[in-house]
Amino acid sequence: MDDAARTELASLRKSIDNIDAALVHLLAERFKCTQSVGRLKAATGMAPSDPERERVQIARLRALAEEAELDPAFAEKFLTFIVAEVIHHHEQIAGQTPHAE
Ligand SMILES: C=C(O[C@@H]1C=C(C(=O)O)C=C[C@H]1O)C(=O)O
Repeated sequence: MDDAARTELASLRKSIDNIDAALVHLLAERFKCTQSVGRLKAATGMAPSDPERERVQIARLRALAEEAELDPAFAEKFLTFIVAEVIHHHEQIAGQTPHAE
């Protein structure tokens, strides 16, 4: 690898590191919100998952991905992965919370 390529690789990796840091911060904020949703659902006796909400989110994210030239199938897979973790958290919260009814 020549010097120019080495410099370009280092610069691209710096941007990748910044983007990865932003993703971690965004995910942390998202999980703070979903934890609050989980507590609200558990306290009011709502089900941990909401398939209709997920359907709307997937359709929206797929459209946004297409606009942004990101593979929509990847966007859906990514959201589905995150939502599965959120639902798992909600089930745990529900198991520890007495229902308000
Ligand atoms: C956060 C919620 O709970 C679940 C998790 C979702 C998410 O992570 O976006 C969406 C729907 C629900 O299955 C919600 O109902 O809004």
